[in-house]
Amino acid sequence: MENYFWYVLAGVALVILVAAVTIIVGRRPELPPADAPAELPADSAEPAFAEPTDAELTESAWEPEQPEAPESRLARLRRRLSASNNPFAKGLLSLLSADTLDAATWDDLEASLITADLGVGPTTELVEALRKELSVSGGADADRAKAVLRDELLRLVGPDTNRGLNLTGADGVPGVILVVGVNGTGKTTTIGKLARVLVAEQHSVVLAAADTFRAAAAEQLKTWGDRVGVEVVRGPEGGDPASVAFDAVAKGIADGVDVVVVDTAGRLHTKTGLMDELGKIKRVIERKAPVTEVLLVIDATTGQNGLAQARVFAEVVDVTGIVLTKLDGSAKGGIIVPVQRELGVPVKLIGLGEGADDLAPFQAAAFVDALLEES
Ligand SMILES: Nc1nc2c(ncn2[C@@H]2O[C@H](COP(=O)(O)OP(=O)(O)OP(=O)(O)O)[C@@H](O)[C@H]2O)c(=O)[nH]1
Repeated sequence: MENYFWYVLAGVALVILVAAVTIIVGRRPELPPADAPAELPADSAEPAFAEPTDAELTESAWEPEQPEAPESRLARLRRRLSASNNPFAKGLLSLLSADTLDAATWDDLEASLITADLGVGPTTELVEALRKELSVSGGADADRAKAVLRDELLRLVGPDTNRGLNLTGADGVPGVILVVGVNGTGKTTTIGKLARVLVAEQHSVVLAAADTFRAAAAEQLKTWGDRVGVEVVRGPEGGDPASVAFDAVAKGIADGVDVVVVDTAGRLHTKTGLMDELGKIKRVIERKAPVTEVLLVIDATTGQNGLAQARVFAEVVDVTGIVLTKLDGSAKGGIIVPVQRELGVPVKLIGLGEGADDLAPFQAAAFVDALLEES
C-alpha cells in the first residue's frame, strides 16, 4: 500500500514536470536558422506577402512590345551618329577652311583621319584628293571645303553599294541569316535588335540560339525574343550548335515564317576549329533551306585589331554583309572604309547603342551627311 502511494506521487510529479517544460519551450521565441533572410520589422509598411500588382493580375493579357517605327528610329539614330562623330568632322572642316592650307595643316588633317580609324591607304587617298581640289587657291571657304569633303568621303564609303539584307528564301522556305563574329562584339544584342526591326516591318521571325557554348547567350536571346513575341529555339548547354540551327530552320519552315536568324558562338580557338564549326552549321542548315545572308559583326571600337580578327571569320565563311556595332560615342566612324575595303563586303547595319531599337541600316549618304551636319 505504501509502495502504491509512492508510485502515484512519482507519476503526478512527472506529469507536472512535462507540463512545465512544454509551457516554457512553447513561450520561447523561435530563432530563425542562421542562413534565413532577415524578417521585416513588425511595424514595416510592407506586408510579408505583397498583394499581386495589377500588372501581375493581368499577366494573362500580356502583349508583346511594339518596336519603334522605322522612320522615327532612323531619325533618332541619325541624330545620335551625328552627335558622336561631329567633333571629328568639325575638326576636319575647320582645318580645311583655314586661310592657308600649309604642310602643317595637311599633317594635322592626316592625323585626324588616322585617329578616326580611316586607315592609312584611304587617308592618303582622301588627303590627295582634297589637296588637288582645294589647294589650288591656297585656301577654301567653309562651304566649298564641306562640299569637297562630302564628295570624297562618300566616294570612299561607296554611295551605290547594295546594302539590303537578303531575306527572301527560295521556294517558300524562310530566308536564313547566319550571324558570326568574335565574342563580345554584340552578336546576340544585334540579333535581338534585328528581330525587332523585322517585326516592326511585319516579318515573322524565328531565332536560333546556336551559341550553346555560353548558357547565358541563349538566355539573353530568349529575353529579346520574348519581348517582341518571337520564338527562340534552344538546345542543351554545350550541345551541338548545328542541331539547334537545324531545328530552328525546321520550325521556321513548319510555321511558315519569313526569316530565321541564327546566333553562333564567337570563340576564336583555332582557325580550323572555327571553320569546322561554322562550316557544319551552314551545311546542316542547308539540308533544310539555303542561307541567304551571312552577317559578320565587328565592334567599331576595336579598330585594326578587331579587323584582323574579323578577317579570320571572313576566310572561313562567305560573309555577305557586315554589322558595325558600338559606333555610338566612339568617333571612330572612319573604320567603315577599311572594313569594307579589306573584307570586300558592304557594311549593311550599324549599332548605335545598347537600347533595344538602336540598330540602323547603313546608308552611305545619310552617314556622311550626319558626320558633317552642323550642330
Ligand atoms: N554601346 C553599344 N554597346 C553595344 C552595341 N551592341 C552591343 N553592345 C553591347 O556589347 C556587349 C556584348 O554584346 P553581346 O551581344 O553579348 O555580344 P556577343 O557577340 O553575342 O558575345 P558572345 O555571346 O560572348 O559571343 C553588351 O553589353 C551589349 O549591350 C552598340 O551598338 N553600342
